[in-house]
Order: sequence, then structure tokens, then C-alpha cells
Amino acid sequence: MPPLPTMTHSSSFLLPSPSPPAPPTGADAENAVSYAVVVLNQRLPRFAPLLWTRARLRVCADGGANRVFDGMPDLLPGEDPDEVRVRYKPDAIEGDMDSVRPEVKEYYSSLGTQIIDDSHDQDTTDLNKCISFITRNPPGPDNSNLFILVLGALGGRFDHEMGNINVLHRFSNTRIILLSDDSLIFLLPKTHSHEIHIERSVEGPHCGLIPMGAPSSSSSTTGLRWNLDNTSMNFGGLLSTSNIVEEEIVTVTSDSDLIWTISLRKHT
Ligand SMILES: Nc1ncnc2c1ncn2[C@@H]1O[C@H](COP(=O)(O)OP(=O)(O)OP(=O)(O)O)[C@@H](O)[C@H]1O
Ligand SMILES: Cc1ncc(C[n+]2csc(CCO)c2C)c(N)n1
Repeated sequence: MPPLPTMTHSSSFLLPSPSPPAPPTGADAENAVSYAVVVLNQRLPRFAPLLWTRARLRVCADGGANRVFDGMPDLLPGEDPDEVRVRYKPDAIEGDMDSVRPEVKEYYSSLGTQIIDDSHDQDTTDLNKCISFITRNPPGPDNSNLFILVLGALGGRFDHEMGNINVLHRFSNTRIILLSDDSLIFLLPKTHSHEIHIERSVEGPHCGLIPMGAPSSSSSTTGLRWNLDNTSMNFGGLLSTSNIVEEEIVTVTSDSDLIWTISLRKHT
């Protein structure tokens, strides 16, 4: 069997940068990473303004628009709330529209936000609708190098959390990162070997590797305190929870898609 291609991962988008990086030119532009942000209907994480500013496309999932309207001014005290609301205007509000308040929808609509009412679809979640909207309308020339950062995806209602994790599996070819104030998670598809670059100033040390979609009969890692060595994992048997990152780079290979999760440091 030929070796698997390597996929690299980094949470550098969480690093504060004193000035925005220079726009890439030439060959760099083709490889430049671009970010889209999806805001869910949960309290905004503290780094929401930073990630919003870094993103090239900002989409609110239904009631997520209320969170931006109410929460962005709270995260930027000392600034005029009306100016903050104009500056943090979503590009689109997508969902079944049963949670966004009418006045919030009208406010953003009057500023030019696209409103997509998909209430006819009661079989997919609002997050699912947002991801499919973004993959159909990518902010760059195509979806390669697009990372979708989902804010408020964890630490809420358990059925919602499971629905959010299911979206990682449904769109396993899209780079999606679920975020809360406390942790970050993404999928490691079995089609690749993985190199996870740890940003120690913002993340770690606690981490986990979990075969959510299907059991794994062989997973191997380096860079963790408790590494796996052709180890099998399944619910009812071993899961790698409460693990600890020991090295700058963690490597993972598996015969199943795995969920990677890492804690976020409180002061970021
Ligand atoms: N408590 C929560 N925990 C985790 N995610 C949440 C929670 N509440 C909402 N979300 C996320 O925000 C999205 C929008 O939520 P909203 O409350 O507007 O609609 P909903 O009708 O509850 O959700 P859906 O229509 O997707 O079932 C949901 O699709 C889900 O991804
Ligand atoms: C088997 C099954 N279980 C639950 C739902 C309900 N549901 C799932 S996603 C969604 C849309 C929410 O915006 C709703 C209502 C369903 N349709 N089918």
C-alpha cells in the first residue's frame, strides 16, 4: 500500500497578531488559507471578534444572528454598540428562521445581509445548512484551503452537540473546526496521516482522540503522554480521553475517522 498523504493542522488562527499578515502574492496567493466563520445560537466565545475579523465570509445560523447583535457589543466594551453592530455585520443568515428575532433579521437585512430561509427543510440542522451554503458559495476561487470555524458548537444541549459533531462526518472533505471557550475539535479523516502542530500558548495540554463514527481496529500516535500503537478503540472499550500533549507536533494515523479534541487555555 502506498503511504497515506499527510494533512497538517494548526490552530494559529487563535493567535493574536499585532498587525494583519501581508496579503499573499503570486504562488503564495494560490496556497493562502482563507477562513469562514459560522456563529451558532450559543454565547459567543471570547475570541469571536478576532476570528470574525480574520474571516472572509461570516454566516450566522438562525439564532446565531441574535448572539452577534447582542454579544459583540458586550465583548467590545467601551465602543459604541451601534458602531460595533454595523462593523460586525453577517454576510448571510441561514437556517429555518425559528430563532432569529424579527427586528434582528430586519436590522441586518437593511444593511445588506443575505437572508436564506430554508424552513422547508426540517431534516438537516441549521449548522448543516450553513456549511452547505458556504461550500456552494466559497469566499475564494474554490474550496481548497478553506477552513470553516464554527463558534459556540460545544458545551450546550447534548443533541445539538451531537448534531454539530455529525456535521464533521457529513462534510468529511471540508476543513471544519468546532469551537467553544473551552475546547476545539475537528475530524481526522482516515484517508490521511495527520500532523497536528500544537500552539502551546493557546491550546493544550488536555486532548482526546475518539472514534465517533465507527470503531477503529488500529490507531497509532506520537507526541502524546499515552500513545496508541496499532491500538483498537471503540465505545465500550478504549477511548483516548484525558490524554496529554507532550510534543510540539502530534502525529496520528488510523483505519477510522477520528475526532481530535484539545483544551483551550483560559487566558486567550
Ligand atoms: N445549546 C446548544 N448547543 C450546541 N449547539 C447549539 C445549541 N443551540 C443551538 N446550537 C447550534 O446553533 C444552530 C442554530 O440554533 P437555533 O437555536 O437557531 O435553531 P434550532 O431550531 O434550535 O436548531 P436546529 O434548527 O438546527 O435544530 C443549531 O443548528 C446548532 O448547530
Ligand atoms: C428522524 C428525525 N429526527 C429528528 C428530526 C427533527 N429535525 C432534525 S433537523 C431539524 C431541523 C431543525 O432546523 C429537525 C426539526 C427529523 N427531521 N428526523
